[in-house]
Amino acid sequence: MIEITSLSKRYGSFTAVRSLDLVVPAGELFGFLGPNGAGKTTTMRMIAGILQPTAGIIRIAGHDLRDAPLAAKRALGFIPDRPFIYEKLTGMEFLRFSAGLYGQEGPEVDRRGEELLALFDLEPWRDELVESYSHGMRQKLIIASAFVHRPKVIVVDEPMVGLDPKSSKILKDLFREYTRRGHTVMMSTHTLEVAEGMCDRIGIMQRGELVACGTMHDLQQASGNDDALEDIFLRLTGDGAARDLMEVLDA
Ligand SMILES: Nc1ncnc2c1ncn2[C@@H]1O[C@H](COP(=O)(O)OP(=O)(O)OP(=O)(O)O)[C@@H](O)[C@H]1O
Repeated sequence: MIEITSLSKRYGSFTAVRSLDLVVPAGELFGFLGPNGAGKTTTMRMIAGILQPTAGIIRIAGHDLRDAPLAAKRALGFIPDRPFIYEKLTGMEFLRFSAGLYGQEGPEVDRRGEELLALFDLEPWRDELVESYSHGMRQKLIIASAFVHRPKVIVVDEPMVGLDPKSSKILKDLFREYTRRGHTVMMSTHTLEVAEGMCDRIGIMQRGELVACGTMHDLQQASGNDDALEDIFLRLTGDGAARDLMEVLDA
């Protein structure tokens, strides 16, 4: 479970996230949407504990990130949009390293590492240096590394980018199975079909605020008709771009 209360982030005089309240319960796959610059990554980096909030409270699996940062971070797997990865480790070494950051090591970690590498078809590459991996293979290794310490909560920024269709299907199934077991996934995406097809609830950020939040059915009811998510999203976040473009072209 993720509990966010009155969370704000200012960069100088600019407010990137404004007094955000949000609860993502155990067992839920939550889709976090919003146009470029809406504040999604800023929010997720604060949840992951790598960016200090200006104000507000974040609890992960019941642990307050400020008062009990180690317990909160231990409960969390974070998959950033631009991950750092050690080039000079092999795939398996990177997974062992990631588990080690959470104080885990030994045969159990190796067994889970092997399972995760197999799941993403990386087994033949387990002993190859990461520097020889393709973009998609790195992405898959990063995803595997977020699961290796068995977190209760996964926060993932744009997970599908760069994955081939088979790998994105595996990832979708993994998230579904993971939430079915009572864990929590918060996932940002620009792919509205992914959000509509996969997520239990969807939140839409706009200029640092949550302008809509609920099931697809809730969002449709709030919008007053059976619109697709794309129509709801564009209405909430401003759909004047095409009109503006026509004006530019006419000019
Ligand atoms: N370090 C920083 N210093 C100043 N402003 C920042 C910083 N990081 C982000 N911002 C600003 O905060 C706002 C929110 O950015 P953020 O990266 O959270 O958006 P996002 O919703 O993840 O966007 P995208 O979909 O493009 O990834 C943007 O206006 C961005 O320019």
